[in-house]
Amino acid sequence: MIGGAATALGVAWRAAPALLLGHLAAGALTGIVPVAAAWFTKLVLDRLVAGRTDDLVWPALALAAAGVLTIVVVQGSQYLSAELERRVAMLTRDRLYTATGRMAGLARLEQPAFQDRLRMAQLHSDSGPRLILESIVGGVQSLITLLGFLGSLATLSLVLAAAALVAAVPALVAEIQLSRRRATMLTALSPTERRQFFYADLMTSLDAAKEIRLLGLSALFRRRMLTEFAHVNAERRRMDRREFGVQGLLGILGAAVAGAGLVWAILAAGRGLLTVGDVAVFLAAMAGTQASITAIAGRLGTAHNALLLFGHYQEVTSAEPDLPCPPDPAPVPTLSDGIELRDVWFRYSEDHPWALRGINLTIPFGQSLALVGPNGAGKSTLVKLLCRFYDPTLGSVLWDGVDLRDMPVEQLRTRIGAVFQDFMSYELTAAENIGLGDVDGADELQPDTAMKDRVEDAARRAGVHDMLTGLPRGYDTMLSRLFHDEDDDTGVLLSGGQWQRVALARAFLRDQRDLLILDEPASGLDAEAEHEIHTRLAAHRAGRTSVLISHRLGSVRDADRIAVLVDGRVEDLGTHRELLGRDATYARLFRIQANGYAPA
Ligand SMILES: Nc1ncnc2c1ncn2[C@@H]1O[C@H](COP(=O)(O)OP(=O)(O)OP(=O)(O)O)[C@@H](O)[C@H]1O
Repeated sequence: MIGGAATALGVAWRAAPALLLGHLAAGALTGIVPVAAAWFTKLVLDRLVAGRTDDLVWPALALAAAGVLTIVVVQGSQYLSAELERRVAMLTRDRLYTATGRMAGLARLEQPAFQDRLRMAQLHSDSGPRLILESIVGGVQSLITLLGFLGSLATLSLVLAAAALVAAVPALVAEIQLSRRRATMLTALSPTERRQFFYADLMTSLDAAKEIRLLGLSALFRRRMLTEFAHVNAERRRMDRREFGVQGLLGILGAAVAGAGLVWAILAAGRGLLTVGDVAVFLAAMAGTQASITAIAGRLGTAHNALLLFGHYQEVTSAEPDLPCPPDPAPVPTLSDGIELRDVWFRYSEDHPWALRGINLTIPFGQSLALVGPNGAGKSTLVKLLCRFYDPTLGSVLWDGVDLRDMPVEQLRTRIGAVFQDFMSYELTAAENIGLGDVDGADELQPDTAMKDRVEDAARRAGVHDMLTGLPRGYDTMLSRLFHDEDDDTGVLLSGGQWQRVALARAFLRDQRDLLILDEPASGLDAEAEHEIHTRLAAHRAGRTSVLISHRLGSVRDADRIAVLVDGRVEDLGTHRELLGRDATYARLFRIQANGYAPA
């Protein structure tokens, strides 16, 4: 808890130290002014009643100045708070997304519990520090007011000052309990809220629009979303009712103490024990004490709740790397021997079945390996291990004899070019969609001529250059209709096959890499285009180390070696000719496909 508050203060200090100090000072000043105003009011009233009209000027002026000061400080404080919030949000977001960028593997991102934590971290990365800071500043302010008014009350009646203080204890305890329950509730509701957002997104998603309309799924998903929403609402309602009951009771207790004090003060003034000014101070002090105590309890509750939720952000940003790396990793050597999978076993988690079962396979330098086999055989899993998106559960993947686990993963990835089965279509321009294939670290895409030439060359090789130059703005056309520019041009949508060529061009941009991975690179292309692309790819792969996955066996026949994966094992390995001669899975699949093209 204290660590969380220290982190939030630390972030604010890093983001804007002067603003933080200014904000704290403004809070303290705002806390003093009401107490000072009450005492100036007492002076004015007592002197008026005593007929000391000559001594009225400076207390009256001080009273007026206190009013002006309050306005100035409150306004200034609001500005400081807003600016501080903006700067803190910039820093916390930067840290959060730097931390997610550090997660080099995929396993953690696939864990539902981590997704929930990430969602909470995203939701509360801005609001967490803001609420904690507001609570600290507001708490300091209320505490100063409280101490001032308690001191004032004590000068008039020690018993009442003590009663006001004791009446505050249940409020403080209750607020902390309530905030703990609220934070626990929000965390428990996170999976439900995630499902609710999932259904809501689905109903407005462009990708899902066709199926949802054709299959008439809108009503079903709306109902499911509302069911989740109703569950969230019911939990929140239960919490609100509990808060309403507890806070109502505590309010009544506070009002009873204040009422008793009021009766005492009026009776005491009637007996001449208090002056009119004393009564004014007493009334202000009683109201101020109550208000400050309520404010402190509320702030404590808010801070406690915000700290619990901010804990998710802290956990995400301070998480250990998901792929361990030795302290002094060996640099990734330029591939010269090849890559070897040595008795690799892999499952996605302990609850999942084995996806790879004892794979022994080498990809010699400069050779092409094709992976074929039925759906779910483990082909994509194998290439994900080559990119070190996961570490093998048992066994190892060796790059020129060095275990991938002993190398800096970012360096390894710069040596690999890939087109994945589920490649990305970025809502960016055509040039950017291809240029992303070779971005140097955190640099912006280079808009220079050399890069432009490379992008066009890659597009030419992927057979998409003519199509892209024919777009309304050529390579600068947005490949999206979700964003529009100043001229209200909404961009264009490409077909599936055209997107696949753009993805290929993106991979070609980094074709000087040591290893080229092509996972179903032409599955969305028409027959002619597929043939053309595979011919280009075959030429491109010649003499390079590459791994190609394809269900079209005609396109892998040129590979130096073909591995047939079945149920996570290498069932067979050889050239096209060798495998055909063995009359096993490969030959059977090849015949089925060939028969499909044979004249009737
Ligand atoms: N991220 C994941 N989490 C859990 N299981 C997974 C994940 N990805 C794949 N699997 C499982 O691992 C097994 C192998 O899947 P993989 O995608 O490697 O098969 P594949 O041979 O590439 O199949 P396809 O030809 O259909 O692309 C399958 O049983 C699949 O359900």
